[in-house]
Amino acid sequence: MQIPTITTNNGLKLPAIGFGTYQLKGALGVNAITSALNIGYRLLDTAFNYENEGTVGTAIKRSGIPREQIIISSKLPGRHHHYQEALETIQESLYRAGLDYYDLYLIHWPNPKQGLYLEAWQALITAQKMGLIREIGVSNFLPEHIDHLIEQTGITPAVNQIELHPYFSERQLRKYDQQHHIVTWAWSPLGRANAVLKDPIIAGIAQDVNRSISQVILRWEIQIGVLPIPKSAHSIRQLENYQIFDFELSPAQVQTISNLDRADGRTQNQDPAEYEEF
Ligand SMILES: NC(=O)C1=CN([C@@H]2O[C@H](COP(=O)(O)OP(=O)(O)OC[C@H]3O[C@@H](n4cnc5c(N)ncnc54)[C@H](OP(=O)(O)O)[C@@H]3O)[C@@H](O)[C@H]2O)C=CC1
Ligand SMILES: O=C(O)C(=O)[C@@H](O)[C@H](O)C(=O)CO
Repeated sequence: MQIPTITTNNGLKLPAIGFGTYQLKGALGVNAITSALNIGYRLLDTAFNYENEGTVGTAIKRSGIPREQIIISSKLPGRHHHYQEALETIQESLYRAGLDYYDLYLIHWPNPKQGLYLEAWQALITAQKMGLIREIGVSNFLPEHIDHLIEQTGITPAVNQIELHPYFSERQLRKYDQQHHIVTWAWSPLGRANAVLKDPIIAGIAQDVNRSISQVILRWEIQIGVLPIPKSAHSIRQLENYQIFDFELSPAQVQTISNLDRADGRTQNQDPAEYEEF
């Protein structure tokens, strides 16, 4: 199946859907990620804090797919935002995965109270110049955080990976990202399998288009212009989540799902203005 691509502000082509790897570790994790690659996923999302960069690197090697055909993204944890520590952490991330470079490296959380994300960004800029990472981005950043990075360095993140699903659709932040040519990625795009997977309104649409609820949710994300990175340990669900490019939702169906947005819709109450992760 031909998957559409999205091009970043620096010219990197990303497949329109990626594969999340949080909690996929060890031999079972290698099998799950290899399965996703065999199905066709060519964008893998990991993080230093997931403690599975080695699992990701092993799955890539086992798959036999040429490295340059896969986009691999990892993330810098909050406890290593200091410049020198950040550079060492990126190198450690590469050693763990057995890779020479990451296609993307993101600051995982801004941690505004800690107040070191600009220093972390300067380290990412250096790592990019060193050829350790092709593009640099952020995760869980609010407009004020991104404005600060741009004002201080003149460099705009390629992507902003944020929580996004029908109960939390982040209209304002998406608009900001779009205005700044930043690609929005949706984390927990299936709400981490919470009540959204049983939502009666989405179930009705799924019945109308003869697809599963998960497929309708992921398709809605594609149509509102974001790049979802669903995780599944199971091949059958990986395939289901990937098969969303041969049908379309009507504008009215898209709007109906967008209307499910709620103020308390976050999966885990992690507001980046307050929440800090190390
Ligand atoms: N930047 C950040 O701060 C964050 C980034 N992430 C990234 O986003 C990725 C995806 O988010 P995640 O939190 O994992 O949650 P998802 O929204 O991707 O949901 C994953 C859950 O949904 C289940 N599932 C997957 N597909 C289906 C399906 N078709 N039908 C029914 N159930 C299904 C999975 O179960 P099973 O595995 O058993 O199939 C799992 O329990 C992460 O893996 C990680 O890479 C996530 C959180 C925060
Ligand atoms: O998974 C991630 O990328 C995170 O940042 C975590 O906060 C994750 O959302 C989590 O559930 C930690 O308990």
